[in-house]
This record gives sequence, structure tokens and C-alpha cells, in this order.
Amino acid sequence: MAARTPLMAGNWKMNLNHQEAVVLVQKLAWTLSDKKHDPARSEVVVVPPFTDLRSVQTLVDGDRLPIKYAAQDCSAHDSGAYTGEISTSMLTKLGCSYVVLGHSERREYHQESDELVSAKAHKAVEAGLVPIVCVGEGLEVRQAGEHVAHTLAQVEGSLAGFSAEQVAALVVAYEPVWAIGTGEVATPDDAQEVCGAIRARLRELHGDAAADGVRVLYGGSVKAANVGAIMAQPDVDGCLVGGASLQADEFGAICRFYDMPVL
Ligand SMILES: O=C[C@H](O)COP(=O)(O)O
Repeated sequence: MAARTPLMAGNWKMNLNHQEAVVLVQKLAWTLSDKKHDPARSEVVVVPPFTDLRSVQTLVDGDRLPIKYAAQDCSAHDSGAYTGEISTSMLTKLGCSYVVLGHSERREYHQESDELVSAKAHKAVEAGLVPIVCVGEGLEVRQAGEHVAHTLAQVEGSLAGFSAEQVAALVVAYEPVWAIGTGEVATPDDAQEVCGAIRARLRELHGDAAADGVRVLYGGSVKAANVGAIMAQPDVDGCLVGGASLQADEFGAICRFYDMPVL
């Protein structure tokens, strides 16, 4: 079984203009280099707003930085009369490697369904982007004890129509909505329970190669102080980080999770 390279993705959400983006990426690159980050031990991805991507591309390419970047969404259409939307070909032209899809904030504020997320994910894969497909339950579902069933249904719906080979190359991010931006972090056991269930379901549906290849991230109030314990879980292959990714030192420390204590 090939080892999965851990992935640390920093989702800036609707924060930082293109000038501030350049400052943060420069600081992040500096802290990674200063602390001798080993890119083989974690892949570092920043996820800025669309309007920052060109500036990030220029900086990353110009300075050959060991940082990849992603978009926060994409259109399910190729081109045309879709005001406000951004196509996958626009993102690949800007050098994006990944695209975050179905984030709970898109599902909640823009009523994005599993069907739409699946359509976007197919467009992303066709264009050569790796989708980071987000799933996870809200507080009421968690309190009802339905969190695993709810999340697995989202996984099945959002990844509908993908082959085993395609699933192996995807990223799924488990984000319990009650832990996003609240300071409430799922315990490492909570993260493992659902991340393990996602991998097990993908094994049933697509076989060993898909389940052993797919990377499953945890997201929800990840910080340098808790990343070590979360990453110690066998089915957690990385983190989707929100608030803490806006600080270069903190996100740099999260990217070096392998040096962090397991508290
Ligand atoms: O995309 C990131 C997640 O929504 C987590 O955000 P957070 O780290 O601020 O809780």
C-alpha cells in the first residue's frame, strides 16, 4: 500500500485582499524554510479568495515556493452566461492544483446539494484539478447520533459517478459543522471515527486501491496545539484549516505537525 502524503490546506475563506495574500504567502514560505519544513512529510496548500489567485501564482512561480494553492469553489459549467461563476479552466490557467467543493458554508448559505457538488467535482477532475470534497454533520445530527450515517450519505452523493481510480486520487474533508470556527474541536477519537468510516465505505464501494489512496482530512478548529493528536489518528491524512491558516506562524506549525507534541 502506497503511503499517503499528508495534506495541510489553509482555507482563508473571505479574508485577505491580493496584497495581504502576498504578505501572508511570503511569511508562510519564510517560516517553512526557517523551520526546515520537509515537503515530503506534508503538502502545503493555501486556499485564497479568487481575487488573490493571480498574485499568489506570480509569487509562488517567481520564487519557486514549495506551496500549492487552491480555489474555494468552481462552476459546474464550462463557460457562458453564468454571471459570477468561475470555471475550472480559469483555475487551471492560474496554476491551481486543488479546488475545495461542498464546504459547509457553501452548502448552508448557497444551498449546494450533493448532486451539485458531484457535478462540480467531475468538472474539476476533467480539468486536472484535485477536488477537496467537504462533508460533515451539524450539531443536531451529532446530538441525534446520526453523524456517521449523515456524513457517509454526503460522501456517496458527492462522489457519485467516480471510478475507483478517480476516487484514489481525490481528497475528502470531514468537517463537523459544530466545530467550524467555534473553538470546539472534535476529539481525535471523534475525527477518527468518521474519517475511518469514510474510508471503510469507500473500500466497500470501490475496493482497496481507492480506499488506500484517497486522502481524508479533518477540519474544525485545528490549531498547532491540537494538530499532533489529530494527525496521530490512522485515518486522518491531513487537515482543512480555517482561522489558524490566516497566521503564518500558526499555519506553518500545523504544516510541521510531525514536530508537534501529541497532547
Ligand atoms: O475550511 C475550514 C474549516 O471550515 C475549518 O475552519 P476553522 O479552522 O476556522 O474552524
